[in-house]
Amino acid sequence: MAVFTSVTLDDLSQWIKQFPLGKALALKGIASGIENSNFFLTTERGEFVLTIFENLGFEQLPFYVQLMRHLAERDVPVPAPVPTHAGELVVALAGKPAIIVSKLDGSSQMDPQPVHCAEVGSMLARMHLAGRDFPLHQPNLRGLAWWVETVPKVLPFLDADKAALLASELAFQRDFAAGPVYAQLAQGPVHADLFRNNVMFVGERLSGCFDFYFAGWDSWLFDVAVTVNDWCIDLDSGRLDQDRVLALTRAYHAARPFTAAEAEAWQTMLRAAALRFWLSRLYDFYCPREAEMLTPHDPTHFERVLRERIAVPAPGIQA
Ligand SMILES: Nc1ncnc2c1ncn2[C@@H]1O[C@H](COP(=O)(O)OP(=O)(O)OP(=O)(O)O)[C@@H](O)[C@H]1O
Ligand SMILES: N[C@@H](CCO)C(=O)O
Repeated sequence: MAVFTSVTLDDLSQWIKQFPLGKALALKGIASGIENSNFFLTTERGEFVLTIFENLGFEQLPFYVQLMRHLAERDVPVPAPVPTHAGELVVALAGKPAIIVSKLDGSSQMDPQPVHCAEVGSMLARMHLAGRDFPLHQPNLRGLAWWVETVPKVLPFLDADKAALLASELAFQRDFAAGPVYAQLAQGPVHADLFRNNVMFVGERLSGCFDFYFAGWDSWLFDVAVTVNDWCIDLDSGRLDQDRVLALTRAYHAARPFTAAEAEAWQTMLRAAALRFWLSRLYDFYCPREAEMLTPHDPTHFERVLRERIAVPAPGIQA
């Protein structure tokens, strides 16, 4: 359970007055997530989610929170941040930045079928298009620059075989990112963490997606690759399921057609997306933070995914 910062209903009684939400009636820590402290918050005005940010500073938050607001205003189903009476979206709680957002209906679909993948692909394309006029700019903080900085920190913990794979994949991705195909990829604000546990469904209808705290500017294709690497795989082997890949990428393409450069970069982007999460999981595993309770994600899962993407070409995407 990710509650790094303890907060009680009593602690909120004064604090909540700055929001137009009435009294806080109930507060319950949420038993998932590894980055932030999350709570379901019931007030006189309804159900909300309170997030206390453990690793992001006040200066970084406007990008995420304004992006959620921007997308919500354009009918992308994401949690809408609740402003205070003074119009602030981010305020201090227990000395850390905190935010209240609307609670989404539904629950995660942890056994997705092609129909769910199509919903995700379509929503992701609409999210990318809706982000085109978003005025704030922040790089993907878990992008290439972070990989370059972080790989040396985890290499000493790895056996020779894993270390060689990590180092060679980083070199491969650096080369690709410096080349002409990468330069042609469309960029914009991307979610960058659109896993099964960050999307809600009511039946087969996607009701919303959340957890924008890894969002940043990156290629749209990277976002598609991150999403496919979670939604369209067999979790035991890391292998792609062709029907789900096609459902997701065709639905995306129908809303925002892929370009020739994207079709060419596809296999490499799937590897980049696997590398990104193998590396962050290695980092969280070997360099953990203090927490009340913490369930680290398994790094070897994304090592398997990366080896699979290197060994077996994915179903292609067409421009
Ligand atoms: N707006 C929302 N509406 C409904 N439930 C939500 C909302 N935001 C978060 N949740 C619930 O809280 C849980 C944890 O949230 P979230 O995934 O954002 O946490 P995190 O610590 O940032 O996680 P992660 O490990 O994915 O980075 C989610 O799995 C979901 O059940
Ligand atoms: N989705 C990430 C966790 C951070 O949100 C992972 O599975 O490693």
